[in-house]
Amino acid sequence: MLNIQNLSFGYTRRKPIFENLSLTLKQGNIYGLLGKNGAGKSSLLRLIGGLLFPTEGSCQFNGIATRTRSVAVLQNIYFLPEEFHTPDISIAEFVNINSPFYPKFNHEQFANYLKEFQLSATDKLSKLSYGQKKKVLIGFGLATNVQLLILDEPTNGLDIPSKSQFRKLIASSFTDEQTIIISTHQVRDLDGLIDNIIILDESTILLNNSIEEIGERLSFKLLAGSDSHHEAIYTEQTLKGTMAVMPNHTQESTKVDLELLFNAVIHNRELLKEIFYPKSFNTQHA
Ligand SMILES: Nc1ncnc2c1ncn2[C@@H]1O[C@H](COP(=O)(O)OP(=O)(O)OP(=O)(O)O)[C@@H](O)[C@H]1O
Repeated sequence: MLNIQNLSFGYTRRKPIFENLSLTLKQGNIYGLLGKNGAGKSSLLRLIGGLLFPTEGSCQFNGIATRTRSVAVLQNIYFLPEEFHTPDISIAEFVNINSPFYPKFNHEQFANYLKEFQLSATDKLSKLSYGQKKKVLIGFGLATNVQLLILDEPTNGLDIPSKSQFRKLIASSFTDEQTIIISTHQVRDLDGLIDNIIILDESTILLNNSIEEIGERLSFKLLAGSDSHHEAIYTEQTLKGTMAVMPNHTQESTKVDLELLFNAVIHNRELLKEIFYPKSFNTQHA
């Protein structure tokens, strides 16, 4: 559904952020986009949403370049930016003005989200807290029923109960016709929600794999005193002991720890590439 091919982009000519980046997002998946500060996550999401234009290459949604900002594209994409401005109007007025742009907008669904978030349609947006405004925009986004939801740091600013509410709402409203891409630093907020991980570092996609594939190739465990560390791709000392990411030679099933995975990929790029993309590694290094 979304196809990025050989995309290059930079805010200035002298400092490119992406060069020749390629990425495909498939329908029916929820992607978690991870990367360090300044890695380019928000820029990539803005390119996907047609808010920034590639200097080279293309970003196509259902075969149409998002930079064209055509109706067919815009009515099927909802973008929640990390920073946003809300006008000085009520939630009901906001919905009346913006919902006509989305043909599949469901008013009843939105009313249920408001109830869930304990907000009222008569509330003025300007009088809400940052977290409450964000809840309105998340609820609005889900009620649009668009094919592609782009959420930039959606749980940032939400309190603890709202983070689990967020996961619950996404899980219950998500359909197989949709794709969601969520960028975050709060990986624990996405636990159990995302089914694919994209790791972006130094303008490159280091990993784009399903949680299932990651679990098949890597195991995540607390090492016992007698366990050898020599095979570990990455280790981290915790209060419980040494947590390790190891190659999964024995097809054992362990829970993918997103924070450990991220650190392992960043610290051991070449080895991870060899584990996940052995063919391209061998060709590149032949
Ligand atoms: N409007 C802009 N003009 C010029 N440079 C920018 C602009 N926005 C971002 N950048 C630069 O582009 C790079 C990528 O920024 P971006 O915001 O996409 O990263 P990010 O991964 O979302 O970071 P964070 O996790 O801190 O939000 C950074 O080096 C940043 O300084």
